Amino acid sequence: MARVVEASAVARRCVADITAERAKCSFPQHEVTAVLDGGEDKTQQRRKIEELFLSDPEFLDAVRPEYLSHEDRYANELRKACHMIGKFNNDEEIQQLVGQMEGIRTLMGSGLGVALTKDGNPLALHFVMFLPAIMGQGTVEQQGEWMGRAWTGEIIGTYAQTELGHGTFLRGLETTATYDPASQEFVLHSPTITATKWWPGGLGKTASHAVVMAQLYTQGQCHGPHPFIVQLRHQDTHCSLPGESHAGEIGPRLGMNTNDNGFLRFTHHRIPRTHLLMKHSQVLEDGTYIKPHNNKLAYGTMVFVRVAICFDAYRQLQRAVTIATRYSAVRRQSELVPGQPEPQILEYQTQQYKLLPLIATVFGIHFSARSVWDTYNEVTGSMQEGNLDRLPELHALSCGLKALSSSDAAGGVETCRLACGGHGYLASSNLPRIYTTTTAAITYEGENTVLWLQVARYLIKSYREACKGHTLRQSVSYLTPQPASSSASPSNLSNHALVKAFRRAVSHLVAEAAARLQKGCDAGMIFEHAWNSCSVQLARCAQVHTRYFTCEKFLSGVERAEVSEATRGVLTRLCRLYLVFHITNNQGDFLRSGALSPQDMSALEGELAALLAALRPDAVPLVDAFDIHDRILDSTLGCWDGNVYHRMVEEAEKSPLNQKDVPDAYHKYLRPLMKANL
Ligand SMILES: CCCCCCCC/C=C\CCCCCCCCCCCCCC(=O)SCCNC(=O)CCNC(=O)[C@H](O)C(C)(C)COP(=O)(O)OP(=O)(O)OC[C@H]1O[C@@H](n2cnc3c(N)ncnc32)[C@H](O)[C@@H]1OP(=O)(O)O
Ligand SMILES: Cc1cc2nc3c(=O)[nH]c(=O)nc-3n(C[C@H](O)[C@H](O)[C@H](O)COP(=O)(O)OP(=O)(O)OC[C@H]3O[C@@H](n4cnc5c(N)ncnc54)[C@H](O)[C@@H]3O)c2cc1C
Repeated sequence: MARVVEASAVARRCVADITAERAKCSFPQHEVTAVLDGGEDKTQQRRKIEELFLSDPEFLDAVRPEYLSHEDRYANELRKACHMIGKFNNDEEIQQLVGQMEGIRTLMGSGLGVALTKDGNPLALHFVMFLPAIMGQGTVEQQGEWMGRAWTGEIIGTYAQTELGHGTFLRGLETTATYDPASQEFVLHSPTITATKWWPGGLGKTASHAVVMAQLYTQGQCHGPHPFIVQLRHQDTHCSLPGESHAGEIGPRLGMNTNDNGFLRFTHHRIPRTHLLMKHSQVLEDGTYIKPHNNKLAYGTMVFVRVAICFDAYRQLQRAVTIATRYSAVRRQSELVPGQPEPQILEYQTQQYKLLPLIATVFGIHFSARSVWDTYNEVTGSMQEGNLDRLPELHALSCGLKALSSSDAAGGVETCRLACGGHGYLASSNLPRIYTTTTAAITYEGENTVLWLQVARYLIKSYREACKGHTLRQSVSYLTPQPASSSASPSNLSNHALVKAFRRAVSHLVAEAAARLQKGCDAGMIFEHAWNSCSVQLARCAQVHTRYFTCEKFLSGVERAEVSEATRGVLTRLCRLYLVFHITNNQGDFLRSGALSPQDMSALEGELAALLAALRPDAVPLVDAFDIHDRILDSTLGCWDGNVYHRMVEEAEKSPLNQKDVPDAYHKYLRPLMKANL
């Protein structure tokens, strides 16, 4: 009895701590929620959808996925993913709320979708890549043939590009698709073991079809990687098609273990000519090849997914920082002043330094991902009318923001885990799963270093254009030839001045890299070797340029937001923290270019401390404004009510090992050892 009283006293204290945090809120939270959702009506709509799904008992898990076998985990997540589609297809209210076609994809990729299927959704690739590939790469007739069946789930697809031997280097793919005019078929073949497709999500056991990227051969000539629709499994039995193609699952991964990532080999597998997705390039019946306007159009699906990944990174970081911030308000540890009660760990400045910049990062990714999404729609819209001028800019923007948001989010989630001390290492905190999911995005859809170098390529090209006096595209228009170094101008440290300092720092970095590159070439190196010899510096240029982009979008997003002065106040403080945090962390870039002086840096470091203190009271209210349902957080440490310790103990009691006092393994293994010498 005494223990129960003591336990509920602890619960009361935790609840009181978090309640007191909420009383400190300096802004109307619903306004911040609406900014993030895109309007108050969208907030209401999202909440309604969440209610409709979360109240459905089919989405409950009988036990934590960690306790299930590999096969049972897959089956459980597949069950929920299929139920999600079934519910969408059969419920008009949900369809109206989510929005017909785009809806199910957005639903699958939303915080809700990600939370319902916990460790990877076996149908994710179907919605995120297979359908967009048909839409973006197929002719109207091809869309007519496959889209309807794919939307309803009659066929399930994946995107099979990466091979055992090549992921990054697309031109190095080995799978061949050779046109046979006699039968009007393509023959797909994996000539070596390294040509085996390896990694595609859902390919293991779920997908009946795939968009396969293969080297197109016709009339004896290779035309590079092209997308083909390939049926992998029998429509009725779901068995692999005998002999010609062989698919399977690649085994356990660091995370996302219910995505059934798979392998696939072809042995002279025949498909009709019309299964080449022919929107951009065609093969006629006689084998004549019609070239696309731009041979990178075949890579279009990846551009879309890179933008989508930014939104996923934003959501994963939101979840992690909500968990860590709420926990930091409830957790008390050590003594700030000897003899005084243990403070909430959120009182420690170092803890604030871990968490508050991450809360700001959520907004930074949000505003910049929205901007890139708008650019994506504008550019793809004008591409429909044959204008491909802005494709390189879109490619650079999407590569840069995918790399920045995935690395910020993965690093941020790990910081949140560390911020929760030992308890952050528990599966029940949900931080390990959020981490393994988020860190995967650094690798997939273009490994980040490789993407940074794509951005650098665009920056150097643009810089060279600027040196010739040409006008540049908007996102790089600030790149101008720089004086070697000049002293900083008298300090104006307003937000706009800091964004301008970023521009100057990047211009300087790019100018230096371009000069070093040129020096290598002048010394007789071929361009590619000179490039490789500067590539650490080039990747750095890309990172700082993309950071500048997020700073600029964050600031303009806050200035444009239709909110009260109180909300603008807190958002402006967050934006300021984001700017000051990244500048003080990368002082060399600003000092070297003369964009800021050492005195400016001291002033900004002082301001950083003041910003942490000013934002500290709003920490819990800000993460509350992310408005993430407890079921979506799925964390013993991050629940709304702050009742952390009870939940942890309750979860531990559920461990299968705790269902018997003495486990069978004791009798089998431990007892013989312990009694061996008796
Ligand atoms: C308001 C809010 C609404 C938001 C709604 C959003 C929708 C959200 C919906 C759902 C959200 C769900 C989110 C869930 C996400 C997570 C789910 C899990 C998904 C997991 C998916 C993983 C899938 C994969 O990994 S698929 C495989 C991906 N593979 C790669 O990315 C390979 C990387 N390699 C490459 O891209 C290329 O090889 C390269 C770029 C490295 C080089 O290519 P190359 O060698 O062929 O190039 P070249 O050297 O010949 O030429 C370079 C030249 O080409 C230009 N280029 C290259 N690529 C492109 C391109 N894509 N587009 C345009 N131009 C391109 C390049 O710039 C060079 O140009 P130059 O002019 O400089 O020569
Ligand atoms: C969870 C997950 C899901 C995936 N899902 C899919 C899917 O659905 N469909 C699909 O087709 N693929 C998928 N992939 C594969 C993924 O797209 C590739 O792994 C990714 O593109 C990286 O390619 P790689 O594995 O060949 O790495 P590598 O290119 O071998 O990279 C290894 C190292 O070499 C470096 N490197 C390589 N090339 C260069 C270069 N040019 N310059 C400088 N450094 C370089 C990289 O930076 C990296 O450090 C998935 C991967 C993962 C992890």
